[in-house]
Amino acid sequence: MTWSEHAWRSIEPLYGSIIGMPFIMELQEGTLPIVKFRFYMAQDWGYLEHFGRALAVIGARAAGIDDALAFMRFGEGAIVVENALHESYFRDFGVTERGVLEPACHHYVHYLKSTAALEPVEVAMAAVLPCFWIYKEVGDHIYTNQKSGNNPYQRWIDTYAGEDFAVSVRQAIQICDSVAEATTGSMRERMTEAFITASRLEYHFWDSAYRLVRW
Ligand SMILES: Cc1ncc(C[n+]2csc(CCO)c2C)c(N)n1
Repeated sequence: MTWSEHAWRSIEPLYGSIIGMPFIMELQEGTLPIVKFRFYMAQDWGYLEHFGRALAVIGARAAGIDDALAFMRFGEGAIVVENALHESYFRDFGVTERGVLEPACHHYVHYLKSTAALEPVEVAMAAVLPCFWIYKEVGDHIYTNQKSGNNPYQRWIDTYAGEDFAVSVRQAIQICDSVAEATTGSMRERMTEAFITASRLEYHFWDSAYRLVRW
């Protein structure tokens, strides 16, 4: 079994909880209250900048030049491409401010930044993988199961269910598998721990948006 298969198995129950969350189910049906989506978008805007910085640090620390380049490109993508989506959504939904990082987002970005800077680079790569992979699975899940043809959140869904995004996700998984294969069993365990922690933080990011949790 590859490291990524093992890692995904270890979060399967959590992934099941994610697709059952009211935030995700209502996003799928287009019934998610706009105030909750606005909160999510504003937090995600802040998240993306920090996430992009964490990816760039991982790129700088990667041993192979191809992996370094891939992570630098992911970092650029997080800031440029996703920001464009957010800015147009902000216009459409009338949100003018990004605001402060609320607890769930704050915790998640600082976990990623400290892991990117201070943990072995393999562990850092594993910590950012749920961000790619869970979004891909959730995007595909919503796309396949949605009923209404008139969903105000369709662009969000299409972004993560699309083939362009799938290419990045496959690449991120493949890099993690190759660094996992080249390292020790105990490092692979640390990678899995980081993968699980970041997956939990993805859950809390949506959960806090649904409950509008502020400081
Ligand atoms: C909390 C949170 N987690 C993951 C993503 C998805 N995402 C953000 S950047 C990126 C990769 C580079 O484009 C991906 C997959 C998100 N938007 N917000």
